[in-house]
Amino acid sequence: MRVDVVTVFPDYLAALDLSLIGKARQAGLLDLRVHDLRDWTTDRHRTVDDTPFGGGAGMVMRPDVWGTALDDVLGDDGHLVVPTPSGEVFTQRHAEALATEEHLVFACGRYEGIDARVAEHYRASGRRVSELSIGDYVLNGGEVATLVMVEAVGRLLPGVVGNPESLVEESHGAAGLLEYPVYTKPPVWAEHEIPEVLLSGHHAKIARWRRDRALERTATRRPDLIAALDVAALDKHDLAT
Ligand SMILES: CN1CCCC[C@@H]1Cn1ccc2ccc(-c3n[nH]c(N)c3C#N)cc21
Repeated sequence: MRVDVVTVFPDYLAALDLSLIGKARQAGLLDLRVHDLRDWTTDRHRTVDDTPFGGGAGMVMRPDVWGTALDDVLGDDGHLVVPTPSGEVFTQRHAEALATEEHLVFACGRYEGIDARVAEHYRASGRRVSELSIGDYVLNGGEVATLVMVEAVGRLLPGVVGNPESLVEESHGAAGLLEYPVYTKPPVWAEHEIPEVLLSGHHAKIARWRRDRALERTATRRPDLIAALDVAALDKHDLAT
């Protein structure tokens, strides 16, 4: 997969040189390219913003600069992803869908956002365009959201995560449940013991205990997920363990 990120803060994406995503880049599993939007400006001040039509506070990012940049970067196959607080909330389902794409281009806005005609333009020209939000809170720009989405998508690519099996069991995974509690040595810490079943070696009982804790957690912390629960996947997953 090729991923392009266009931003006025290229250094913000340095974290993608680290850990699993960094290793995936070195292994050639992920071709990640970060671009400075200002490289597509033509004035001496490298201006990327202007005042909003209709008035109001702040500045809006210019469509001409973004259009020149995206025409270059999108190529023939790019799927344009625009992080925005007004987008669909990004979920594991979006990560799974984006992970099937060959080429993603993330447009990181700043100020009050990117001129709305930019997303409209590429949608109208037949491109896949996803306007996505990582949650119901306001950030200062799209870079943090891009870091989140690139990690969530990148880790699903074949060969990136050591044990692909582990992707199945995760929170928001196939069954749509939150993760069960996990424990490691020592068996007693600060007078806290480990649930006895985990020391039993009885795999079926351990699987059942884990599923019950995951259901309990989901019902308590994310009742909204219970309504969307894919019982078939849950049973299939449960029976597989
Ligand atoms: C604050 N400032 C005026 C109000 C509107 C937003 C603006 C800042 N801003 C500019 C570009 C941009 C892109 C994404 C996000 C963003 N915020 N929260 C999310 N979940 C986001 C995503 N994904 C914020 C952005």
